[in-house]
Amino acid sequence: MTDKVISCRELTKRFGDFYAVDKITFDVSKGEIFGFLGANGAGKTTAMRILCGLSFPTSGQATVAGYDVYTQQESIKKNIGYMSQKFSLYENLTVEENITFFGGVYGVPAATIKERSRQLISNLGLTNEAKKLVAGLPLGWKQKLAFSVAIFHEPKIVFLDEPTGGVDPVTRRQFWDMIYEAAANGITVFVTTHYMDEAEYCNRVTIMVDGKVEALDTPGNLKQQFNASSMDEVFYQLARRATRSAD
Ligand SMILES: Nc1ncnc2c1ncn2[C@@H]1O[C@H](COP(=O)(O)OP(=O)(O)OP(=O)(O)O)[C@@H](O)[C@H]1O
Repeated sequence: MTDKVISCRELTKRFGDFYAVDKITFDVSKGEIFGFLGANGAGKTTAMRILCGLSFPTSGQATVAGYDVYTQQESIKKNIGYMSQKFSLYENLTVEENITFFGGVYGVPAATIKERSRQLISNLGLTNEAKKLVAGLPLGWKQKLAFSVAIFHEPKIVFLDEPTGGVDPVTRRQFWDMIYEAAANGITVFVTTHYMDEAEYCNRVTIMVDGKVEALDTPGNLKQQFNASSMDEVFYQLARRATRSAD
């Protein structure tokens, strides 16, 4: 039996009479790379916030790392990592200071931070930049560092909200090598993206339309199901049915 690390049943979030997330149901297995796609306003961020223990659902059930999203939000937060395009690192701290700060926030002991921080900086090829402000790093390097920081405390799951926005396909591919490595080490990856090359890299992909899960399968099966040659085509076929967009 597979080890389910995220489990949702009819999970719903309503704002007034508007269903931002409408009865979504799925499971994610340990070490899986699970892509979460949808047009702007489809409900991805709202669902992700619930799964990260940052917001309560209106109805339905979900557990993350075995903890309940209604009653065990603090335990969820301790067992996950999170990286978003909008907020990830402090630009006015150095590379080293960011690692030390976030390691501390996530409860990693100081001695471990010191040891692993040196190793990480060397693995990332940032030894010469260790004492430089993050603000001066190219975007692709900031993203790699932000991802490394998000998994520094070895969480069970890492949530990535459009982690590679604004960089070219080659830099995205390098970022995905890091995702594969984390998944191979047993970390489950839950990722939202607007890039269809990235959708192809996921083990399974969910496509949300107007708050609902409209498709969920491997990229290969989805292409077959929709008689499409690329995930771009699959996405287009589904997303054009959407009636709402972001405000
Ligand atoms: N606090 C809120 N109050 C009212 N409506 C909200 C609230 N938060 C989100 N929404 C609405 O819920 C819908 C889903 O938003 P959400 O941000 O989850 O979509 P998304 O799929 O993440 O889109 P994007 O790709 O643009 O980030 C949107 O129509 C949004 O306006």
